[in-house]
Amino acid sequence: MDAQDVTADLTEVLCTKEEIDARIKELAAEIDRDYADKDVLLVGVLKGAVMVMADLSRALSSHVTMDWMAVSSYGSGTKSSGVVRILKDLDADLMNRHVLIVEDIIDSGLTLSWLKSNLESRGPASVEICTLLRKPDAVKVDIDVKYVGMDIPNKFVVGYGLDFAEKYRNLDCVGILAPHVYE
Ligand SMILES: O=P(O)(O)OC[C@H]1O[C@H](OP(=O)(O)OP(=O)(O)O)[C@H](O)[C@@H]1O
Ligand code: HPA
Ligand SMILES: [Mg+2]
Repeated sequence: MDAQDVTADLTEVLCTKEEIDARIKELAAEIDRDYADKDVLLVGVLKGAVMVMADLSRALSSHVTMDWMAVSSYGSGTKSSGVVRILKDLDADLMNRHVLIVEDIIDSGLTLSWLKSNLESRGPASVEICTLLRKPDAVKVDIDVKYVGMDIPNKFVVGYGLDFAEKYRNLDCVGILAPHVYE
């Protein structure tokens, strides 16, 4: 089966490949402008942020370094457990660095709220967040996010890095997962 045929499991495509590409280019232009005189360390949050990191980093014109952290709060379900676990820590020392966390989605906000304070405790010069997607109606914590690609409805979505039980990450669009797939 062709990988992209799994769009049959979506009730709606929220962001097409073209829309994602265009928005990522706009975010990259903003980031280039804001960090024009600074060295930025992009911190990608595995595994969901892999696609955003790959496309955003290549859309930037400034030199950046990249590091990765793996945290998990969802396991194999569609609801955050609220408990964030570090599965893989950063290799980089954050002391005096300008850190930009790159994420695929802010849903409850629990992952990023926890991660931002965790990274802030390591002595960086600054910590900001860039997320492709945000669900304003699902956010449970107050969290300051500098770069947001798109606000989306409070529905479980997949594609472009986002999974359900590790599937659908390789879709080139973001869509709402049909409830029959997980109910
Ligand atoms: O705002 P929240 O409710 O905390 O949800 C957002 C987080 O959940 C997902 O990761 P997950 O823990 O499923 O791991 P994954 O990136 O490997 O899919 C997603 O990639 C974000 O990191
Ligand atoms: O809507 C979502 N889809 C996939 N993974 C997620 N992690 C948090 N929210 C979501
Ligand atoms: Mg996930």
